Amino acid sequence: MRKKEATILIVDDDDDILFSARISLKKYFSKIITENNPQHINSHLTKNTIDVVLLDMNYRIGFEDGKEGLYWLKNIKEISPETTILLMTAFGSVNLAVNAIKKGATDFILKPWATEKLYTSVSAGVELSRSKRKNTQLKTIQEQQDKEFHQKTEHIIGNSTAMQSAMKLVKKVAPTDANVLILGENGTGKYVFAKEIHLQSNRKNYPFIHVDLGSLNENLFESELFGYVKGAFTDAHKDTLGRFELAKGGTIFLDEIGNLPLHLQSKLLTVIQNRKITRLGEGKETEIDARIICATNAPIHKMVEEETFRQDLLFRINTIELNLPPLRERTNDIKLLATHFLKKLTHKYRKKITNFTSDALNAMEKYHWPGNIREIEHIVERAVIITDNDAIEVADLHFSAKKIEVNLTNNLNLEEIEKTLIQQAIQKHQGNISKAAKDLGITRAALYRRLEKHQL
Ligand SMILES: Nc1ncnc2c1ncn2[C@@H]1O[C@H](COP(=O)(O)OP(=O)(O)OP(=O)(O)O)[C@@H](O)[C@H]1O
Repeated sequence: MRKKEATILIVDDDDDILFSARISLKKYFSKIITENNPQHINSHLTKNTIDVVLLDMNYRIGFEDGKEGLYWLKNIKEISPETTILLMTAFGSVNLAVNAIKKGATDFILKPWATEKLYTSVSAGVELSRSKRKNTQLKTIQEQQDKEFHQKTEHIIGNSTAMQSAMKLVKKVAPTDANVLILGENGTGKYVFAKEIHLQSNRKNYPFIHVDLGSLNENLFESELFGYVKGAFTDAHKDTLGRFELAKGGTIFLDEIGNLPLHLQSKLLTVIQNRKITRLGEGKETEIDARIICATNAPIHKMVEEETFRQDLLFRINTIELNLPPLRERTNDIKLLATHFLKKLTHKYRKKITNFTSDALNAMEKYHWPGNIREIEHIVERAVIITDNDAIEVADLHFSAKKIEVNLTNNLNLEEIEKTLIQQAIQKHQGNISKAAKDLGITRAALYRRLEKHQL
């Protein structure tokens, strides 16, 4: 029989009892710790993830009312609420058992025990502590993501035709389980829309789990997405659920999918096709019950043509495609968004700013917003903080990127046009020389030569 990966702590002042419990349990569980001094319990709890504590009720001769046991029971519950506590005593009484269970013990074992009964109780205790841990892990992640979401937005703002049709599409797709791919530049609201689809779906009472695929390297990819069992690798100190399992019943949002290297794309494809995952270090497969929403700011269709993104994976994830246009293509929304953020941020910073001047609004409508909605929020935030006026003026708006336009009617100087185009390409790709060179249709070396020539 394979030993169960679990840590059991046995606390009793009688060394014979400790010895006999260790012998009974060590063939079933991977780690048994015995302790004859209850004062050392806390140190064991902080050094190990203990699944079950077998706790004696009485420690000092002449004190056999179980009070010490109850004291330590309370102490363990406080330090490690997910640990299952099984009380043992040779002086078992129904009253004491009831009292201990009321205070959080799971079961009561009378000494001397039958090995089988001991094994059954400890084994059930291990399962119980695992499921408690799983719930705590899930709750923590969910609370953190909900907090992030509330910090991010209250609701979706936008009157433009593009936003209205995006919202209509969300309404239609949300109740289905169809996979959705959200495309859009940085800061266009891909996360906000993914969450909105979840909130309008029948899965809304279950978790919404966000995964930034762009930040996962090869090793983390499997452990984060599929989870692992204790001992699967050096740092695997306890069983940990992967994001797919955490999203059970709900939605998993795979962000930045365009950044996934080809070999990891294949792994993801297998999982999406089979709808099963295998935790690292575990033999058996687990079914996935999560709706999949993906997003990227990468030109995914072009990447398929260039064979840097698998076409079969794209077909799996883009049953429905939602395109979020950049802010510069829906200028109608600029004023609305700016006013929305102004209201939110004046409240946050307790300032009395009522509006934007018409020049400030015009400047915002003319600006090309490379960072989209996130940028508008940052610019308004900065303006709210620095201004001393009642209305935000152009001077308070700190636009980070200047739009460079090639004006062919006024300027037919080839050198100047080349310089401007290079500046534009570099700006578009936020300083990424390889991407800028590719866009301009020249090699990196050729671009560097031109940068030198134009002293850029
Ligand atoms: N329609 C909207 N109404 C109000 N706020 C929005 C809207 N869309 C986005 N935002 C806000 O803009 C910011 C950026 O949105 P979000 O994180 O969803 O963008 P993204 O496309 O996922 O960005 P990235 O690609 O950089 O991850 C957030 O603070 C979000 O709350």
